[in-house]
Amino acid sequence: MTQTLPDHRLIDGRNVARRILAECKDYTDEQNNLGRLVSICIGDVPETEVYVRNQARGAERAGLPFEQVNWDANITQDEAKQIIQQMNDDASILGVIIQRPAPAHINIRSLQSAVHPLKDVEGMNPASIGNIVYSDVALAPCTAAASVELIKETGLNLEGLEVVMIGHSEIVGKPAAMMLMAEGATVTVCHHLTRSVAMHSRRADVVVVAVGIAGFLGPDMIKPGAAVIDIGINQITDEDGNFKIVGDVQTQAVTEVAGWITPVPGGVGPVTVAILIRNAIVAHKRQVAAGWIS
Ligand SMILES: NC(=O)C1=CN([C@@H]2O[C@H](COP(=O)(O)OP(=O)(O)OC[C@H]3O[C@@H](n4cnc5c(N)ncnc54)[C@H](OP(=O)(O)O)[C@@H]3O)[C@@H](O)[C@H]2O)C=CC1
Ligand SMILES: Nc1nc(=O)c2c([nH]1)NC[C@@H]1CN(c3ccc(C(=O)N[C@@H](CCC(=O)O)C(=O)O)cc3)C=[N+]21
Repeated sequence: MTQTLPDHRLIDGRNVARRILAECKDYTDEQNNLGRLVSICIGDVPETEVYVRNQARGAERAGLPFEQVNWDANITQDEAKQIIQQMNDDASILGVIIQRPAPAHINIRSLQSAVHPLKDVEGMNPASIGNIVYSDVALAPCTAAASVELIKETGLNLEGLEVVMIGHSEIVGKPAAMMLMAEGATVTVCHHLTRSVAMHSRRADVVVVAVGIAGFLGPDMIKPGAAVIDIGINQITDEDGNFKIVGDVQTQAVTEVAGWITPVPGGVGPVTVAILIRNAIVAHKRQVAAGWIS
């Protein structure tokens, strides 16, 4: 009988998530009367479904009360802002996350700014995101923090590491680049105007990809032995007509060249969820320290 050995090049995000959620559970076990994490979706956005479903599961595993809130796509900016302000004042609510994307008439940046920094579990309020510049990364955007966590999982020393970040969105690429700098890495950021992404990515020790294009990163774009962190979550239809989630990396081909790689699913996604829950715990500690709750 042949035995299938695990592929040690694959970084198991589910395992990392389990560890983080277990730490959160140790904390929640010691608390009584924890407020709930409120997760808001505006309109019907298929991209956020998996995320919110996994948030509910993660919260349950960590012993954190959770509430999913769906706002009608026609909600006005004023109404949305008012509800957020009420949530800021509601002691039974520990933290708030607003899913992206939102309908075109909603100014999502303004809404994220309305979430009080002490309840901003996603770290997307400009005050929270600004702290990253000061290397204060305790409440950072979840996916960016997940990428750093997964690079650490390889055992590579981040100090002096050459990291190429492909994608510079405000929610992923930019905060990830800042956080990697805070860890001592040398960071190059590529985007759609970069003349040759491959020229940069080929000399990196670690390539982090968040562009939202299935199969974007191929095996000829990395240095042999490099670590590849695949942030992309793209829904495609496979040969049998079934929906399937794939990343931005040609996982099978790149695994033959890489030293480490995060799979999709089972890589960055579960860790993003776990960090959101950990951020809620950080928010709780800060609210206690600020005298908001006891
Ligand atoms: N795993 C997780 O937890 C999460 C996953 N995601 C996934 O990550 C991916 C990216 O998300 P997000 O950052 O929000 O997406 P955005 O669309 O906001 O950003 C994509 C980035 O990729 C850049 N880009 C686009 N085309 C190219 C190209 N040909 N070469 C180089 N750079 C390019 C864009 O540059 P420019 O701005 O210059 O056009 C932009 O900076 C998506 O698949 C999303 O679903 C997102 C959040 C969380
Ligand atoms: N404000 C905001 N912040 C976000 O971080 C954000 C967002 N809006 N909008 C949508 C995207 C997408 N996203 C995902 C996170 C985890 C999984 C996830 O858990 N994925 C599992 C899927 C497993 C399964 O299929 O159940 C995995 O990759 O293994 C998916 C998608 C966060 N996003």
